[in-house]
Amino acid sequence: MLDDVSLTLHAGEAMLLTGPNGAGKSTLLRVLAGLRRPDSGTLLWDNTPIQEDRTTHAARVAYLGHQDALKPSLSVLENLHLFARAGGGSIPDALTAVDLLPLADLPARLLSAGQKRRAALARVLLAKAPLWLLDEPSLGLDANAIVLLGQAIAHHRAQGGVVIATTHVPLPLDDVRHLALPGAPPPVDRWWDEQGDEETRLLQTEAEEW
Ligand SMILES: Nc1ncnc2c1ncn2[C@@H]1O[C@H](COP(=O)(O)OP(=O)(O)OP(=O)(O)O)[C@@H](O)[C@H]1O
Repeated sequence: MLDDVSLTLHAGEAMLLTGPNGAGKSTLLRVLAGLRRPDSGTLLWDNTPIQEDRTTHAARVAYLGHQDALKPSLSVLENLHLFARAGGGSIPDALTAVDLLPLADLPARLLSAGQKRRAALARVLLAKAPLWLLDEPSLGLDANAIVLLGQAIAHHRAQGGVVIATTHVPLPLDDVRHLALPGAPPPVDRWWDEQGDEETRLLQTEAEEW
């Protein structure tokens, strides 16, 4: 299902994974996150296989899956507290970055789909992890939130962070590399240049077994 994939990214770089449904984008992302063991091949971080220290790798990754994985009975704020890490970012800053601060005290079950996605992105931001692995991060986001997403990614990259994201739609990213998995259409062109470029960020982690 997913063979002969090879990629290298350096600090500050971003890559979009494109391809048709079932091409293996999410699978690749989960392998990169250390959530799934590859059948063959090696994933290196600074020339060291991640399998040698999966705990360390987990700490350097902020993974956004398809599921927003919020606890429905907890408020947005409480959900973020659950994911706060030592050395992580500020919760108010993360919520502000996705324009969710006014809803901080609302139970997550009452959020709209796009608001849930924003909350999940706030968790990504909060992690302050160098490697962001984002599976269709724009899913459910409105135009303003997609601009915020682009700003967050740009800010992260400016600080030396790396971003790998799957997508079926154009994302507002400058100087981004593309990896089209087999059967994929050509990479989409950027169409977002004229949008604003205020500052922001994002992030989340999803705990799973190999
Ligand atoms: N645990 C598994 N066992 C067997 N097949 C699997 C497993 N997980 C995923 N697959 C299959 O692997 C293929 C790739 O799935 P994946 O979710 O990575 O695709 P994708 O490119 O992200 O698709 P989409 O664009 O729909 O999100 C699919 O055909 C899927 O059914």
